[in-house]
Amino acid sequence: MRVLAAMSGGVDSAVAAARAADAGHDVTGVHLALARNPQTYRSGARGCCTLEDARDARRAADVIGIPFYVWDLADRFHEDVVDDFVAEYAAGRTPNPCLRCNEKIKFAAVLDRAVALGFDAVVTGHHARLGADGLLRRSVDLAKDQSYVLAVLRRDQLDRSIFPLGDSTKAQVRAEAAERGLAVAEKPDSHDICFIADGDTRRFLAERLGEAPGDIVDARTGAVLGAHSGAYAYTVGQRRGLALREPAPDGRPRYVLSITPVSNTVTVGSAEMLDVSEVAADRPVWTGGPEPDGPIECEVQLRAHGEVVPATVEVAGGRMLASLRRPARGVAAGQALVAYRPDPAGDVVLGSATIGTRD
Ligand SMILES: Nc1ncnc2c1ncn2[C@@H]1O[C@H](COP(=O)(O)OP(=O)(O)OP(=O)(O)O)[C@@H](O)[C@H]1O
Repeated sequence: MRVLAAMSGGVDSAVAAARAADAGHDVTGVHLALARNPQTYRSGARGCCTLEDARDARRAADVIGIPFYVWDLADRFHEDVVDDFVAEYAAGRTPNPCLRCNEKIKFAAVLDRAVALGFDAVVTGHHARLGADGLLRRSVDLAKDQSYVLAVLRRDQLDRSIFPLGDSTKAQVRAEAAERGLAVAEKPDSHDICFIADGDTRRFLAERLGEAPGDIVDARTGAVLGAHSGAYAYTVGQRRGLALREPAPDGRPRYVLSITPVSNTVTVGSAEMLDVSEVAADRPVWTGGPEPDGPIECEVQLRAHGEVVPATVEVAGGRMLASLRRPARGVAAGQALVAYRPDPAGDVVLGSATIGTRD
């Protein structure tokens, strides 16, 4: 097959491209320039999208012996991922930009362009398994598993994707990179959000959304317990940094329960009030077989690296509904609800949907 390997400049995508070439594919490497000004993105070796990353990707392509290009998708990335990230926070939700980037950039804009150029598939260094059965499964390296952020992909997107790393641990990938003479073998993993240079999400949002003072209100009594300077700075489940003026009426710690943009309030309550047993999610995508026509038993994950909870899941009326067998805490609108079928050969992604409603 003619395949396009998305090369971030990191170790995973370098090994993924090399394995695709070993498997006999005709591989072309592409680095995506996602920053309008690459100098402002993470510097050093911590994330993607710096000029250094583009250079690392090019060097890896040279070692593997494949052609290499840089595609400038900065404007698309800003519109579809960065602007959406800011808008989602402004609307009181907690988005996952990696998931959005997979849905709109890597397996949409990039894949579309690749197909238009005559490529059959896109290869990435994501840690997930996608075998001949077409099912997306967790990586063998559960600590690195990225099936959660890939669960938004539709069948047609998965059918044109190749994830060569799913059967390897990160340690094996690094060792292989060293054996192959790839200079990125010891490059540190990327962390946090690639477009927030210093990792300070609050500051990033404050610069774009400005100050918007409002009340912090107790859910049970309605008492105003404090003030905030922008509701976007809070996340469901958050306890620290609330700086309440008044102690809660019962003297117990308070957690963020919800953010209401219309009234610009942050509502807080006790820990038990964070417990959720029913989760409704929009825009369902089902790829783990035919969409079920009734409730099914499976497991759900409600945030990246979050715990897995047994649940009954149903897709009805354009939504996915999950009844959890035990309550989950800190379920935030904007995150993905991902349904998995437990399987000894790697838990299978059944489907996903976005928690909470879009106004
Ligand atoms: N700027 C980019 N250009 C091309 N491909 C990219 C870029 N950023 C990410 N990717 C692709 O998406 C995959 C997952 O991205 P993620 O940011 O999670 O990388 P990672 O796990 O740190 O992997 P890597 O070690 O390859 O950077 C990468 O392995 C790569 O295939």
